[in-house]
Amino acid sequence: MARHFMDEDFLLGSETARRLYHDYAKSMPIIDYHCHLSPQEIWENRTYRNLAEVWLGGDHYKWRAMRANGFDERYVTGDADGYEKFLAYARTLPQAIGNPLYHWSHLELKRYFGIDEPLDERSAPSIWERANRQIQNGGLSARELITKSNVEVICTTDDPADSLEYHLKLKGDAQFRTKVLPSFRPDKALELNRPGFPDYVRRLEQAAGIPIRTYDDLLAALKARIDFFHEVGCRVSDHALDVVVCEEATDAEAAAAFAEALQGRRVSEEAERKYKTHLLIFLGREYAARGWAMQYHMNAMRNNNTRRLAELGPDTGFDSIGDTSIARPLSRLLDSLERENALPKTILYSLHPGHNPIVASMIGNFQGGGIPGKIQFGSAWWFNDTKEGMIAQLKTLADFGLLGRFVGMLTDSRSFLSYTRHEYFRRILCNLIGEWAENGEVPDDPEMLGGIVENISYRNAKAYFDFDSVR
Ligand SMILES: O=C(O)[C@@H](O)[C@H](O)[C@H](O)C(=O)CO
Repeated sequence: MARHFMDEDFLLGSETARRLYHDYAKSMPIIDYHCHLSPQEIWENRTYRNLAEVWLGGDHYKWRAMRANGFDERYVTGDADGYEKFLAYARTLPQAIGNPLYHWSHLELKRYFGIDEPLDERSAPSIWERANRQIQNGGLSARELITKSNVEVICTTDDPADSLEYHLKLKGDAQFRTKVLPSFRPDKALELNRPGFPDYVRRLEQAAGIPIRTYDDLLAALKARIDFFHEVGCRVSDHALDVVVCEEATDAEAAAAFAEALQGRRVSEEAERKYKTHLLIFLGREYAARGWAMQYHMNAMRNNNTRRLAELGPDTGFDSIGDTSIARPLSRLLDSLERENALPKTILYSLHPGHNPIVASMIGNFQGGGIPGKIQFGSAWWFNDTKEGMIAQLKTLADFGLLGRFVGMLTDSRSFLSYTRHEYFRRILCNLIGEWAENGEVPDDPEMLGGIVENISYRNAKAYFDFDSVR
């Protein structure tokens, strides 16, 4: 007989799995060490007029699905009203069975609105009315959603030139117990051939209060911003290495490339590789010196639809998986820092699922420093953040390394409702380990297995990122 749709034992196929989830994983707080939430919206405690605003306002995963279902852009990011957009999504969701959106969306309706029935065109009017009544009655502001989700730490994604104004305001707000910390994401300082690079340098110069005329000035400005971010509570950096490069460079070669780019001139591909390598090594050293973790997000192929990029800008659902090779340049890049004993704690993600064995085997080359799980194979990212993608990442990590030392899940989201992704991950994790126990592949030892589940859900991240050192 079919199970009830997404009941309390959803995804938990054995008694061991159910015990591991309900008795160990479920109650663990959330440490969301990579996301794209707005610190301003958290500070201002944003409220919403309706379900469309909180659900469809910035979620390019849902936008892609609606486009694939044939809806015109006005119903996605355009000027259709909230209900029209919600109805478009309600008509799309049934077509998305098997896609994580189907489970995420229904988990969000369950956990935040107490709505259990499947969303489709038939149930849309009633769900719209019930959810909005709750939104209007209060209790679902940005901070209330975070608190309701038992989130202990949020790491937003921030540019070195950002003022961190709202992180500073939140730092002083003793009423709000969740730590909202910046992450240092210097992509714009690395992408010297991107349009607008000289203007960006001017922005960075203003933020750092250091005139930037030379490459050395740039390094001084970035160092000053790293110090500032650290004071505000930053303990993790993040890089989008859409193409991983490593080409040894002298100081003079990096400086020459920077000088050219500062004048608005494109530099050669070789000069770009050298500049990026030199700067990434500088940054890695600075992160290591401060005990930060460093994240490399590799192989995204962004902004494929240039017409839509011109209309809507980046991060609007027109990215996909890249297939550039990473093994050799990544090995050389990490080794460049390791040679100086300056490799920081590092989390590696590749968007290409075929790279799972490469990443999971790579991390074993650079472990050490007395830090358990110093180098991590990051949680299944973006297009891999699916049930099968998460299982593949967990299994490959277990095949090649220490699953028990994994720092676990992150939302990587722009929506305050996305904390149910941690529940989704924890259910999948408990089901996998439960399956191993049921098959006799691991001892049916609730204390041991439960401890591993709690560690992956929370305790490993708490120890790894050391956010407790932030006051
Ligand atoms: O950090 C990234 O580069 C990606 O996570 C990117 O922001 C993407 O839009 C995303 O949010 C995937 O979940």
